[in-house]
Amino acid sequence: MVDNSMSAGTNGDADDELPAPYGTGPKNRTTEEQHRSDYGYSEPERFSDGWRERSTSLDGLDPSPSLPNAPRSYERGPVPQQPYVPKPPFLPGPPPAAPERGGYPAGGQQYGEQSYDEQNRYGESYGESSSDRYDESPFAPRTPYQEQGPFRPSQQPGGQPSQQPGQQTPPQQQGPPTQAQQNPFAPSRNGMSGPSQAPAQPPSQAPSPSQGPSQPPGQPQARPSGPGAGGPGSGNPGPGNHGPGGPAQAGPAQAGPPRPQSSNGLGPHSSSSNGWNQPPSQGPQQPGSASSGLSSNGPSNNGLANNGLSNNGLGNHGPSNNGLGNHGPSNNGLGSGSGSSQGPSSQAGSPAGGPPAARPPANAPTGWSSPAPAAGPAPTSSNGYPSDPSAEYEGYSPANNPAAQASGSQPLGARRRADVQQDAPSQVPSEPSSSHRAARRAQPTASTSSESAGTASTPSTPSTSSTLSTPADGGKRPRRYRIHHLRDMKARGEKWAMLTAYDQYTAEIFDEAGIPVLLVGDSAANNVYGYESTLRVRVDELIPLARAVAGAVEHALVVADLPFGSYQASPEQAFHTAVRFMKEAGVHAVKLEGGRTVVPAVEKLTQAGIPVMAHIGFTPQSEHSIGGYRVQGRGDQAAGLIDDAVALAEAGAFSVVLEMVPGDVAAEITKRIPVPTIGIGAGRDTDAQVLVWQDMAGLRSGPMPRFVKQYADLRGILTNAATTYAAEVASGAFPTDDHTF
Ligand SMILES: Nc1nc(=O)c2c([nH]1)NC[C@@H]1CN(c3ccc(C(=O)N[C@@H](CCC(=O)O)C(=O)O)cc3)CN21
Ligand SMILES: CC(C)C(=O)C(=O)O
Ligand SMILES: [Mg+2]
Repeated sequence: MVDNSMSAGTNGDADDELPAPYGTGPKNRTTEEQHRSDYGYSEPERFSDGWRERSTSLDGLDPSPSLPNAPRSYERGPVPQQPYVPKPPFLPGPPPAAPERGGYPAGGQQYGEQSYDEQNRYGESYGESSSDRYDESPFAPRTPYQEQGPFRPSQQPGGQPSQQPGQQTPPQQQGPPTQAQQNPFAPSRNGMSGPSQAPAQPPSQAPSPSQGPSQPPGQPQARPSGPGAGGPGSGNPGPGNHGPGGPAQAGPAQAGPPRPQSSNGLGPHSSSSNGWNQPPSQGPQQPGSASSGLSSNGPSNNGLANNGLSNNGLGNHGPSNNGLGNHGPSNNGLGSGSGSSQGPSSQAGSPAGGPPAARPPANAPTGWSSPAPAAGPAPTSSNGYPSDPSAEYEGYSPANNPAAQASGSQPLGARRRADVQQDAPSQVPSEPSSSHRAARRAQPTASTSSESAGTASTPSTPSTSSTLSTPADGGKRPRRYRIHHLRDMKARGEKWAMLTAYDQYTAEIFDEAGIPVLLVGDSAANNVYGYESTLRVRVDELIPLARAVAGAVEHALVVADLPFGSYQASPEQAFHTAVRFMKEAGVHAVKLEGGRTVVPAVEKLTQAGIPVMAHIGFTPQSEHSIGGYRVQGRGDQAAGLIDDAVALAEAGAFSVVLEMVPGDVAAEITKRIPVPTIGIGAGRDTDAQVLVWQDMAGLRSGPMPRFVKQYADLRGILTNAATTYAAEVASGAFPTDDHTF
């Protein structure tokens, strides 16, 4: 009953919900008790024993990464370390409760800041610890060190610069006006993608079996890790892994080995992927290439017209990808190659594939380097929430805060729609699921891609997949995924996939593809802003992204990561930050890292009606205290990790992310807690899987963590598109009369 989260017990079908009300209200949100009962740890006994025999008792150190010295056993007791004093629900923190008033402004402090002292301010002082270990920072700017973090840009040639963070959206140019008619971007395009079908395949399949194997030797093979990673990974195992993976990867996935549930796509997970990029360099070579066809191209290929869209990449990519030329379906990425393709693709990894030339190396993918600090420093306060406690922890806040503005005025979603409408030609054909959305998309996107594509006709990229493909959920998705749907899926043994999303279009695409949960991760730090570490991203930088994602989806449950320093100080600080994400961005839930130490915060949020996704195992925000990017929960740490998971579930977390946790430990946790476990490098037995989308789709270059599987080669596609476009402009092949008014 009450607990809306669990929503009325129904099964969640799409329509099981009531119209949504008027507002808000924490409608009887969950109460702790309920949670507990709901979660029904029916089998109490289970908890007792430790991981494989061991009992929960403490013996030693605390496995919890986030809690280095905490006592290892949870025993349901309050968490040590934080001075959290249980208080009546909804009351502000220990401190004087200020008037809550809707706004937090004044109250800023109220939320407990006080509680933290200066010392704590910056959250747990993870000490200096590793300061030095750069090597371990995957995102670090690639310096001379060879090592590249997994996420570092690879040096390889291939990498084109391609997208910088902001880029995605860029293209607006298209003449807005004109298009209208034909509406270039109109749905069709989307749909256009003729390739559609191909795409349809959700990732998983795509890869043809072959591939795996196929990978040519030289190829990058999966994970680059070895090498690159090295740096970071260093400690890690890195290397090893892949090996197999490489190959396996793709191919494998589908191929023969039935990985368990394909559904997640992950299935195969490990293996393969990784490596892809790495070798980008090779990319060029297109082994498999065939597919692509691109090659051909020269300018000619432009073919744009065709757009091929198709390509997703993987497989072909190389030139081919460009797709254009081929367009057709052929490539569709994955599929295309399907079989064969992959092989190539992988390598392809390298972007370019095709036109080598193009790829200038550069690449550093994204701005890894130092991103502008700025990134918009939105001043914290600005958000209108002056006193925002989180501000203190986040450091500066410069002045202007764009974000604030944005957020401020318009209601979520409103802005975008309005814009769209304006620009958007009325005619956008409707799409099945979201017409208005289609309209929106048509426009902008279109332009974007279209351009490259050249012809009006098809803009490839965009919608491709979406439209065509069958949603991962087979079309049965609920109108809106709620946390109870996730629990129901766990109960039914249905695995699901989560992806990160940081912008409108990807959010739309993933939503249409049937991804039930989208995470606006703090990984935006290295995947959007170009920081070398997730520690750098601020609340004011993440909120605008979260707003874009939340406003773009119709079905997905949108979760936002609470950035480092924005919740560790106290439950009140966590509450304040979470509320900002919900009010200013419209997300449906928040995620925070940590084990038992954050139990008080989880309880606080849950009691306030804010769904919380927990995250344990390797927690990037604790990178320095953990000592690098490494697997957590091995050996003696397993028991503590299990205790963390149990404690978090009991505190009300609606799901728990398990990052880089041994597969058997993740399987155990999955059995022990009633809420869904979402793995990333945690094996195939978790209830769900999550990947950073740029890793999954091959947008970024550089070594990848072992747990990544690449399902497309967007980097190669964009590289080819940009290269071809530039070549045509240079040669005069574009624009033609068709593009002239
Ligand atoms: N693009 C991207 N993908 C991610 O998965 C990701 C981000 N960014 N940013 C935030 C965190 C950081 N994550 C990371 C970063 C590096 C490794 C890594 O270096 N893994 C190595 C070593 C593993 C080990 O020590 O066993 C690997 O080979 O997997 C893993 C996860 C996961 N998250
Ligand atoms: C990797 C996922 C779980 C995450 O936390 C992020 O993307 O920030
Ligand atoms: Mg994160």
